[in-house]
Amino acid sequence: MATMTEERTENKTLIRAEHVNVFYKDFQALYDINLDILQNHVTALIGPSGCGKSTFLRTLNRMNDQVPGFRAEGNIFIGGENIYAPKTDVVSLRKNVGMVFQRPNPFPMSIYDNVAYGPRIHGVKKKRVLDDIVEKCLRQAALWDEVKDRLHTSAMGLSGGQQQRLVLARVLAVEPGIILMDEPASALDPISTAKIEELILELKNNYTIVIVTHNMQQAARVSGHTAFFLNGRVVEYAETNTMFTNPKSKQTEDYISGRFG
Ligand SMILES: Nc1ncnc2c1ncn2[C@@H]1O[C@H](COP(=O)(O)OP(=O)(O)OP(=O)(O)O)[C@@H](O)[C@H]1O
Repeated sequence: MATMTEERTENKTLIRAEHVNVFYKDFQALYDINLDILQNHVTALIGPSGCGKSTFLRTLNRMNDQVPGFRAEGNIFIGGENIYAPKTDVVSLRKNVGMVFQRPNPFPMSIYDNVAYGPRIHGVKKKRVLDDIVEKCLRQAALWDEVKDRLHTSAMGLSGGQQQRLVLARVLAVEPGIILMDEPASALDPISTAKIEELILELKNNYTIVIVTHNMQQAARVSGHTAFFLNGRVVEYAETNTMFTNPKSKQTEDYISGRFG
């Protein structure tokens, strides 16, 4: 499983989806998805509502396992390990593959405790060590200066944009190699959105990021590669610049130029 300590290698595949089909009971949500996602890279998933972007994202840390009727076929390899193999430890998978959702979901506890939550679960007890983790992660999430004087107040008192950065700090605190983001800025104002985008660009030096977005400009600003999903299939997967300037498929062109979706 990939960790932050692995050497950075340009254009190395970290996540490989092979012939992935996903079903919710009788409904097939994904058809034969084959994607290689690069390490230390931002990959955007775009496409109209209901085309399967979130479903695919959630297969990458098995978030859909608990959904009644969910079934996945095919293989997803992360760092060479098949995450759907019976021996996979789902808890350690989710530690390595963190997730940020559309709506900020801080826990109803202090700012400090939100960030310390994961490390505590994984056995870190010493206050000094926790203090260091909390500061480091809040700094990485560009939130430290705004909250350093009120670490022990409720996270629920933060603005939406601050809450989303806190959630990111909470994810970073367990040292994932991969961060999945499902429309992380769509509930935020433009300034908070810009902060999240800046963070994504900084974080890609040390993390592999997969982001679902409805915002074409956002995909263009933050991602190196983009996959265009339509009706449960990947229609096109290419370098973002290439896809946005010279899409191969007419369907991609229609979508990115706003003709549908
Ligand atoms: N828990 C579920 N049970 C049954 N069907 C589901 C479930 N989750 C998603 N689906 C269906 O799977 C298809 C893909 O949904 P998904 O949420 O992955 O699409 P999406 O591209 O992320 O959409 P959006 O952009 O609106 O979030 C849709 O038809 C949706 O109705």
